[in-house]
Parts: sequence; C-alpha cells; structure tokens
Amino acid sequence: MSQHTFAGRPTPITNATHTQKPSGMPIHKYGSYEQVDIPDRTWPDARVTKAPRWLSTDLRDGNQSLIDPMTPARKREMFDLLVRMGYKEIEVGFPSSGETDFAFVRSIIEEGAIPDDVTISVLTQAREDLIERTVESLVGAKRATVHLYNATAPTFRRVVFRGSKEQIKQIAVDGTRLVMEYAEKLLGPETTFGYQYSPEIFTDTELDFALEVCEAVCDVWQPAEGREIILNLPATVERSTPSTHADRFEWMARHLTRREHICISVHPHNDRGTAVAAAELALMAGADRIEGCLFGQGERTGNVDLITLGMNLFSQGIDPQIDFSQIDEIRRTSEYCNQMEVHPRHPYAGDLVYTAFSGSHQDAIKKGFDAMEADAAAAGKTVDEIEWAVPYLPIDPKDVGRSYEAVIRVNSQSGKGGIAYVLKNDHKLDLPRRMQIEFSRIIQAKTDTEGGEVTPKAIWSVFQDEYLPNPENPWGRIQLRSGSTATDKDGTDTLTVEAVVDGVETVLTGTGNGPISAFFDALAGIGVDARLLDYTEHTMSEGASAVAASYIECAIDGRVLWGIGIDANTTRASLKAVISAVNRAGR
Ligand SMILES: CC(=O)SCCNC(=O)CCNC(=O)[C@H](O)C(C)(C)COP(=O)(O)OP(=O)(O)OC[C@H]1O[C@@H](n2cnc3c(N)ncnc32)[C@H](O)[C@@H]1OP(=O)(O)O
Ligand SMILES: CC(C)C(=O)C(=O)O
Ligand SMILES: [Mg+2]
Repeated sequence: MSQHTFAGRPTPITNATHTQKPSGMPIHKYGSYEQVDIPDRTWPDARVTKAPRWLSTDLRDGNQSLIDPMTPARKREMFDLLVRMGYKEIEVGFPSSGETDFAFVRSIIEEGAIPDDVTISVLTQAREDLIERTVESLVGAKRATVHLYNATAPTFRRVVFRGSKEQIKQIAVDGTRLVMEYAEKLLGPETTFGYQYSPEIFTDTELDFALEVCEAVCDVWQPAEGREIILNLPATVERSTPSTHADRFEWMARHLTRREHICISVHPHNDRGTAVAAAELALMAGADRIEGCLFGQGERTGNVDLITLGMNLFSQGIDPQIDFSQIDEIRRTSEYCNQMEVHPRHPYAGDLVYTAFSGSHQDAIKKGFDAMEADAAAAGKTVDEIEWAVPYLPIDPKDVGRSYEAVIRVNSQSGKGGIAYVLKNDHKLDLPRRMQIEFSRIIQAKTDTEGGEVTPKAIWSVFQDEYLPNPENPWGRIQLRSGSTATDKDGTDTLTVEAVVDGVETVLTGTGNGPISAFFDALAGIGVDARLLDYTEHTMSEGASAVAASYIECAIDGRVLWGIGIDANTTRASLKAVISAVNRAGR
C-alpha cells in the first residue's frame, strides 16, 4: 500500500519529536515491587464461573476509616441492608475497641437481628485481654467467627513489634490458641464457631514467611473435615500490579498444606486504584472468598468495592448471589450510614453512569434500543428475554432499578440521536431522520447561546413552540378549525378547510389527487407556494382511540421545512402538519 505523506506541509508528529519531559519528582525514594518466581503460573487461563464467598467489612474496616464512625442506629441500618442484599458473612466490628462496637454486637445478637444463615465476624489484635473481650461479645450468637490479625511484613516487624520473625510467628500462634481457649470457655453449644487469621500486609511479607506463619496457625487450629480455617491474605496497602497480586495467591494456594480445609480469602485495598482487578485476578488464581465494602469504603482509598465486583459478575451472566436490583436504595443507605457521597461516576451506581450526553453515544444507544426491539420482535420474544446489546450501556439500567429517563441527556455535545430519543421515549414521536437534523439544529442554537443541559421538559417546550400550535403562545398565519374532503368518481379530492388566516375566519378550497395535494392547491389561493417532498406517519397509541403523528417535509417559497400534526384523524393530522410547516416558513 502506498503511504500518504503531507508533501512537506504540515509536519507529521512522530514518536521521536514528542515533547514529554522528565518531571523532576523524587522517584529515587521508591523501589520497584518484588516479582514472584512462578513461570508456570496458571491463573491467566483460568475463568471465574461462579460467585466467590463474600464478606462485607463495612461495619469494621469501612467504619474504622470514617471521620464520624457510625452511630449504633447507622450501624444497624447498614447491617440490615447487608442482610437484605444477601451477604452471609458480615464483619460487624472490633468489639474490644470500646463500648460502642461491643454493645452493637450484643444488640444484634440479643435482638435476634441475625438470620440463622448469616455468620457474623469480629476482629481482634492478638492480645489476650482483647481476645477475651472479643469472644465475650459473641455469647449466644448462632454462627460467629473470630478474626485475628498481626502484621508479618518486615517494616512492621522492625518498626511496630520490634521483634524477630520467630517472635512475630509466636504472636499469631499464641493468639490462635487464646481464641480457641476463650471460645471453649465462653461460648455454648448453640454457637457454630469459625476462625480466621490474617497476616497483615501479606502483600509486603516474604512469601515463604507468610506461608510459615499460616502453617503454624493451622497447626494450632487443626483444619480438617468440618473444621475450616479462613486464611485472609490482605493487600493492606496496595503496592503491586494485580498480576503480581495474583501470582502471590497462586503461589500460596500451591504451597499451603491442608488446602482443601482452608478458605483462601482476598482483602484488597485500593491504593493504586486497582483493587477490583486485584480481587478478580486473585479469584482466577485460586482464592475462594473476597472481603470488601459497599462502594469501596474503607481506610485511605478504601477496601475493594463489593458493588463493582458483584455487578461485574452479573454483567458476564454469572449470578453474584447478592441482590443489586435496587441500587439507588443501596446507595442512599450507604450514604446515610457513612455520611459520604457516592461519586456520580461510580461504576454501576453513580448518577451519571447510564447517561450519555455526547452525540455519537446517543446515536448508538438509540439505534441499540431500536435494534433490541426489532430483534425481540423477530424472535417472538420480549426485549427482556434476549441478550442485552446496547452500545455504551454495559448492562440494562432497569436491572438495577433505574429508568431509561436519564439514559440520554442533552447539552452542547449532543446530536440529533439524543434529542430524537427523548421525543420518542417521552412523547412517542418517532421523527424522520431529516426532521431530527432540523430540530437538533434548533436545540443546538439554544445550547450554544445558553450553555448547560437542556432538560427533556425544555426540549418538549421548544418542540411544541416550533412545530405544534403552542397553547401558551399561539403564533403563525394559519390556525385550522375544521376540514372535510369529498372524492368524485374519477378519484379527485375536493378539500374544504375552515381556518383562521391572518386573524380572519376563512374558508379555503382546493382539489388534488389526495387531501394533502388538495390542501396545497387551497394554500396557493392565499399566496403560499408549497410543494410536498416527503411524508410519513405513525400511530402514537394503540386501540380505538389511537392518535396519529404525521410528518411533512415541504418546499415553501424556496425553503425546505418540516411540519408535524397530531390528531386522532389521520387526514386532520396531515393538514395540521402542512400548516405547521407553512407557519414556520413565515415565522
Ligand atoms: C489493617 C487494619 O485495618 S487492622 C485493624 C485496625 N483497627 C483498629 O485498630 C480499630 C480498633 N482499635 C482500637 O480501638 C485500639 O487499637 C484498641 C482499643 C484495640 C487497642 O488500643 P491500645 O491498647 O491503645 O493499643 P494500640 O491500638 O495503640 O496498639 C498498639 C500496641 O498494640 C500492638 N499491636 C498492634 N497490632 C497488634 C496485633 N494485631 N496483635 C498484637 N499486638 C498488636 C502494637 O505493637 C502496640 O504495642 P506496644 O504498645 O507494645 O508498642
Ligand atoms: C485486619 C486486616 C485484615 C486488614 O484490614 C488489612 O490488613 O487491611
Ligand atoms: Mg483492611
């Protein structure tokens, strides 16, 4: 193929002439993240085919990061929401942190707020007094898990615990033993009891040491048939790519003994903004369970977002086993409990995430909706029964309780498709393509002068004023009163129209081979030179009281203009359409 050149002008931009420069920022302060030596990794070929086990830590990791931690009422509201959504593992607090969390755990147990199939979980440091208080909070619970953590990463060993690897491992081992002892001492047979251990900042801990600590903890807990242990491997601070995170999970899953009795859990934070990807790749690498928060609440940049993860599965045809069908109620409750707003662009839940402002998006969406209807009709099915395929909309907004109203919003970036969509969706008017172009220029002139968004109400008001007799502000040379046609035996129509012309009651008559041509003939009598270019009509409603919309494109005194008429009688609708175009020509 011959290469096109600009023949010397203008000068093409090339990679060699790009102008990016070193930033001068202190990159010397940061090292690169260590890779995992696992050349035969299998996770890139794995497919996720079912939902993982989920744990919501909104009431613990989420809550501990809030400016104002939740009040008991807010905690309860969040707990009830999580239960309604279908979460079966819920971390409900850090009971040894103080009276608020302890009392909350007691309240949901004593008030019977925990369904029998929901397991609550509580977090504790590996300190005896804290462990005792933690287990005490669970007395009477039907299903409960104690979650114990201690940091294992080198900086923490050196800076926080000031201890050797052996001493750090011992903290985990002693903590596990103490949890077992206090559970035996304080909890009755009514409680089904589970245990979870987290080597904090797993992702900064040497892999062989993380494994050594986890194995030592398992030696104490003795996982076996009917006695699982949850090993939660947190990315307490996210520092690696999701692929390296996945490598670490594959490595652990391969090396842990008693793997079949271990639930491997992921706990990503979002410091690099890739927590969702990290969780998904860890699942591919063998993890069984994900811990996170609704809308990615949590320390700093947050825990991984459970809404996005669940909806990502849904959008691939995999049941997340969580009910997101009322996303706005979930969002409102989360905003109330956390006192923090969900971003308008938040995946699946933000105000703007199913909205297109730009012309080419709107055009494709409108065509997508039309194609869905046509495909469903051809298959003899409803639109809800066929596979979703609307450009720019990853899911059907209706599936999360949204209406189609906000899908298309109009501003200066919008084109004819969006405006046509609003008129079709809200007013059942299916404008012909050239009329869409004509009307979109009128709206564009408005957005260019006024800026901002044009609401569907404003679009309708401009449309009414432009094309339909506007009851609030009537204008134009001609207002139709009534009309009748008679057809003689050789097929010629004679039309008689009573109308107000230039403010005077007038009777117009004309003949032609149909009512429209007869009307043009009649209009010639009052000096209007009009010629029909195109005509379409459609019904706007079904049944005996159906209303028709007629669209007429005319050449009037050398200008091409569209008109529209709406009436229960199709002839009247077309006469109104001609008047609409003629009035516009004189405006
Ligand atoms: C990554 C995470 O999200 S971990 C969860 C973090 N969440 C929370 O901390 C919320 C609730 N926490 C609290 O309210 C308080 O920390 C309390 C009440 C539990 C404890 O408070 P304090 O007794 O004042 O201790 P503080 O929290 O300052 O902990 C520091 C001490 O605990 C030790 N420690 C910290 N974590 C652990 C652990 N997981 N296991 C054992 N010891 C630990 C530290 O080394 C330090 O010991 P030192 O005093 O000998 O140096
Ligand atoms: C307590 C642990 C699991 C934690 O929240 C973290 O490491 O991020
Ligand atoms: Mg965390």
